[in-house]
Formats: sequence, C-alpha cells, structure tokens
Amino acid sequence: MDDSTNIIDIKGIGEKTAKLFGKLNINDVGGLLRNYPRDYETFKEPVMISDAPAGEICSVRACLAGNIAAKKVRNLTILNFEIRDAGGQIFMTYFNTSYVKSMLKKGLFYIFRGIPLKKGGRFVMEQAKIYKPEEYFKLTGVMQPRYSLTAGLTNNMVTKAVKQALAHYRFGEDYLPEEIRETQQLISYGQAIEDIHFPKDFEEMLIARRRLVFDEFFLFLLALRKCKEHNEVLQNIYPMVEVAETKRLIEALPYALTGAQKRVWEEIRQDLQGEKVMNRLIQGDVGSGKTILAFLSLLMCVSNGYQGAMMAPTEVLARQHFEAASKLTAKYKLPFVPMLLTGSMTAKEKREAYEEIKSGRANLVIGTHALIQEKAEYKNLALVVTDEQHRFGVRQRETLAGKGENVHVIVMSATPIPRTLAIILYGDLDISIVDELPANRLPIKNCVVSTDYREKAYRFIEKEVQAGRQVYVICPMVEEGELEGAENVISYTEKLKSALPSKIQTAYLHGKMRPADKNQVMEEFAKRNIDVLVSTTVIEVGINVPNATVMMVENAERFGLAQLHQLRGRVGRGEHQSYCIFVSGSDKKQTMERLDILNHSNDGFFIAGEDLKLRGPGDLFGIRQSGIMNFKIGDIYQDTDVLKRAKESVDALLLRDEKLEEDGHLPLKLYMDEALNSVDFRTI
Ligand SMILES: Nc1ncnc2c1ncn2[C@@H]1O[C@H](COP(=O)(O)OP(=O)(O)OP(=O)(O)O)[C@@H](O)[C@H]1O
Repeated sequence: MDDSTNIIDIKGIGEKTAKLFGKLNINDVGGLLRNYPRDYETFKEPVMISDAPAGEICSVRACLAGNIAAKKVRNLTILNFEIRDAGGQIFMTYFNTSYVKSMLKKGLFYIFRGIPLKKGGRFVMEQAKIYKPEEYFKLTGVMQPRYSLTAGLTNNMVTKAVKQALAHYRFGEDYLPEEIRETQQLISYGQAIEDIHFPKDFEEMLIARRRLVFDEFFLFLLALRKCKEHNEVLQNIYPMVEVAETKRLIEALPYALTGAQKRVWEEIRQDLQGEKVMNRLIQGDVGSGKTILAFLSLLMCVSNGYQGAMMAPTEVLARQHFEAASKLTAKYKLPFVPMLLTGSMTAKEKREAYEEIKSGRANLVIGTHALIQEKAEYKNLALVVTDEQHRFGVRQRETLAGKGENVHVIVMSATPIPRTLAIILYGDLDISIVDELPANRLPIKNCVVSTDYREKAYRFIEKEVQAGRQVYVICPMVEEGELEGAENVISYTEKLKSALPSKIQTAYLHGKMRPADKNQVMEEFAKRNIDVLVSTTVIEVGINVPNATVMMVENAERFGLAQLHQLRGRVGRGEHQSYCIFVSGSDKKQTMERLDILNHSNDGFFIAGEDLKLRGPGDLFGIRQSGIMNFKIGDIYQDTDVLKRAKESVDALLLRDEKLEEDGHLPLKLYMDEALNSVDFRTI
C-alpha cells in the first residue's frame, strides 16, 4: 500500500464511505495519511463534580437525578435535567438531541464529558458527550486524534481507516537528505506520520509535528527558489504607459488615497512601465484599502488595451469584487467590461463567458481559481491580481503561461506577518506594504467576555440592528460534534433566533453549503435583507460590508490572534463606530491574557508580533492554527523557528548542490518533481 492506493482499497471502506472521504478531498491513502488530526482528545479519569474545573473540558461520573424536562422554543427542542454524584450536581442542557432521553436510565452511572460553566451561581453543562463507563475507560490514557469531519463520517471511522492504512503502508526511502535530518534532529518521515496520528503522549506528537512542519516549509521554500529563478528571466512584453483613466478615477473617489496607498500605487505604476515582469506582493492590514489599488492596476492594464484578471479565494468574494468593479465602471464610466467566471456557473454560462473572454470583449475577468484552471482562453492577458491563498508557484505559473505569456502578477495579502517572515515566505516577490488605515476610520471597540455575557451581547446586537446596522457572529464549527465543546453555526443560529425579536432577520453561512446558497446569503446580507449573519470563518477573507458594525466571535480561545484580527477586520470598514465581542469558553489566565492583546490594539502587525512572543514551542492551539497561506500543518506564527531552520537548510543544500545531482539528493529531486506536477501545491 502506498500514497496512490485508492481509499476504497482500505479494509472496511465501501463506496458510500469513500464518497464521504471524497467530500474532504481524501481519495487515496496519501491524502488520508496527510489529513492530519486537527486536535487531540485526552480522556482523563473522571473527577468528582465538586472538583470539576469551570471552563475546561472534563469528565464526571454521575447518574440522573430526577426527570428529563423537555420544552419547545420555535423549532428548537431543549432538554434540561440534573445529574448527581456524591460531591454535588450539574444542570444539563441539550438542544435538538433526542437520543439523550432514550439513553439515560435512572439509577445507572454514566460518564458525562463537556465544559462545566458557572451560570447564575450553579454549574451547567451544554451538549455534553455521554458514555457508558465501560466504553469510556477504553479511551483513557492515550491521545485520541480528532479529525475534520463531514456529515455521516464519524471520527471513529476516520481513526479506523488511518489505523488500517498504517498497518499496510510501505514507506519508501526518506526524501529528506540524511545530513539535514541529522543537523535539524528530525525523525524519519514514516515515524512522523505514524506518531502524528497516534502519539503516545504530547511530547511524541510535538516531535512528529516538527518533522512534518519542517517538510512543508522546506518543500515550499525549495519550490519558491525555483519560482524566483523562473521569474527573474521574464521580460515585460506588455509595456504600459500612464493613462488618464487612473488619474480621473483617483480624483473621483469619495475619499483621498492614504499616503501608503499612493506610495504603493507609484511602485505598481513603475513596474508596469518597466523592463521586467511585475511580481509584487501588496501586504496590508485588513481594511487598509488594498482592493482599490488592484482596480487601479487593472484599469491601467485595460486602458493600455490588454486584458486583466482578478482571482479571489471564494466565490462569495469573487462576486463581491465583480459587483464592486461593475459599480465603479458604471459610476465613473470606466473602460472595464467585467466578466464573472466561477466554478458554480452552468455550462452554458461558462461557454458564453469563454467566448467573451477569448474575443477580448471582456477585458476584466473576475473569479475563483477557476479562471486560470478552466478552459478559458484569453486574447491578451497581461495582469493577474490574486491573493495569498492562490499565489502562483511553479505549477500555477505554467497554467498561467497557457493563458498569457509573461503575465504581470500582484498577490494581495492581509496577513500581517512581520517583515522578516515576509521576506522568507514571499522570496519570489517584491514587497509593498500598505501600513496605514484610512483617516476616517474609528478604532474598533473590543471586549473579551465569558459565556455569561451572552444575554447582554444579544441585547446590544438588538440595539445595533434597530439602529440600522448589521452583525456577524462567528462559530468554529458548522455542525454539532465536529469539535468537542465548541459552538456550531447551525444550532447556534436556532438559539440566537429564539433570543432575538422575530423581526430581526438571522441567517447562517458556512463553507459546506452549495456555492449558490452561499452567494445568495451574502447577497441578501449585502442588500441588508439579513441583519445578523452567523458564520464559520469562511467570511474571514476580504468580505466588505461597511454597514456591519458588530463582530461577535464564539470560542475565541480556539483561534490564533492573527485570525481573530482578520475576523475583526470584517467590521470597522465604514464611518459607523464598530464593536468586537470575543466570547471565551475558557477563563484560563493565559487565554484571557492572550485575548487581551486584541483589546489594546487594532494594528495587525503589532498583534502578529505579540502573538509570536506569547507562543512557546510547546504552546499548541490545536494542531494547526491559521488557514493562512494554505499550509496543511505549519503555522507561520507558531512555527517561526522551524520556518527559519527550513530556510537555512534550503540555502545550504542549494549552495552545495544546486541541481540536486548528488546521489543522496536524488530521492528529494524525484519527490520535488513529482510533487510539483501532481499535488495541487496552491502555495507552491
Ligand atoms: N483611502 C481610503 N479612505 C477611506 N476609505 C477607503 C480608503 N481606501 C479604501 N477605503 C474603503 O475602505 C473599505 C475597505 O477597503 P478594502 O476592501 O480595499 O480593504 P482591504 O485592504 O482589501 O481589506 P481586506 O484585506 O479586509 O479585504 C472599502 O469600503 C473601501 O471603499
């Protein structure tokens, strides 16, 4: 059994389960083994109720004390009952969880596992997991992996599949050269894969994780070097001249460009008129005004008679950019002919779009990754604006080259990474920083609260909506059960509807919805037909609704500061005062201290720096923290030291053997060639 073995060839996996794995983009054994746990659960010995730590996951051994009361609120069935042990009692609450009633028998002991919270002077637990004692004690003593799931696929099914795969997997020769493994004190790839799924303890998991994070950064940086060599020789075959349209647009805007925007715009103009192809990163804090710079660049391109394209990581954002470009075109009579191209369009719509693009009539193509992958052909594509999720690497460049020779590229990034990291991670690009927020911005007012505060928060939300504003509420999970003790969008939306007046329109959005449904919800929100949008972090990147002034983040302790800052950046984008409420499910001192940084700063670069300082090597907020830059397991904030060591190793390796021709480097060369041609290395 090896990476290419089809998932259905694993014992115990049939057609139906293989389809469920397919939903998680896991189709072969390689994908299954590289689908790293998102977290681990350690099932500790149950404690007495009187010793249960408030705000932290724990297990208690108790029995039903009295009857299970059920009440219906709109389409929500709420169960309430009490459990007792010799040391005290806890009041239990379940939402839409019918099995509980049939499961619990009076007089029998069960293990209840969840997060006890103090509410109104008594201990409460919501949605606790229930185990029979004999089941529970089988799980204690080892770290149980927790995987990302999808409806119908349980954690148990994934765990069993990984166990089966490992039992029959044949690891080939380790592609990482021996001298690097020794210098960096890294375990073998095979050992790392085994231990990342089933570590005997936290220490062993960290050692395994370090090898896998090193590999991810090492391969990324090695490929980056290939990009840099590739880019350096590209001549500018689309010379451009200054055009009146851009000057006219800048003067017509309802605001003056900030000094930083003016500086970056000058750098872009120089590039587009220069000898070499532009490969430029525009890095700026959330809400700093990067999008208008993209439009100005595309306007210069189009006004010089060429075509431009703008890629977004999600359909929702692509539509937002398309609407914005269409509005700008109509309002300021610009020479854009915008065309939207996304994966969820019908075949007929795509055919028509391809025709418009190929003929050159559509001179501004906006879409998701589809616009460089699908069959779209361009007449004279000269500039692509993309984002850090899709930045071009060796493979994407080849795809892109098929769309247009020596295309100018702008990568937009809202990731406030310190310059030292940016130089490493964007080594193939020139870097422009938009380090200034528009003058009219009111600093966002923040507060970090416990779950007790929810009722007050809902009253505040009600007041803001009555004043004509809109609200985001973020939950880490889509549906019940994905992550122990975390809020999920679907049941939270029901709870919120019952807590707010019925005239307030509340809806939810998450990444597993059909694209058409997601677009519909975002359009309704942008048109103010939805007042409160409950979402997962899928809205994190780029969504711009200036009328939204409240961002409430549930389980804030489960997010990195950089990600919380990105989420906060979805508000404070207009002239109204905005607010951010971080609800922490844990009142641990360290958690509150970390979240408190957000209370004292709205500057993404400062926050990222503080986040780095706060995190020690063993300080793991879940196996990987931020979806930033699409790394599967590496986190550029918590693994900065590994990133720097990977960079040193790449530099030393290429200094000694630039073409990887030495015998000991052949497995790496083969792996790199294969990886760059087969795996969709979005960031490579
Ligand atoms: N110089 C400026 N003065 C005032 N408002 C501005 C300025 N530049 C942009 N804006 C407005 O600020 C809002 C945010 O701008 P934009 O969406 O470009 O930010 P961004 O940097 O792309 O943020 P994100 O990274 O979150 O997408 C928009 O409504 C835009 O019209």
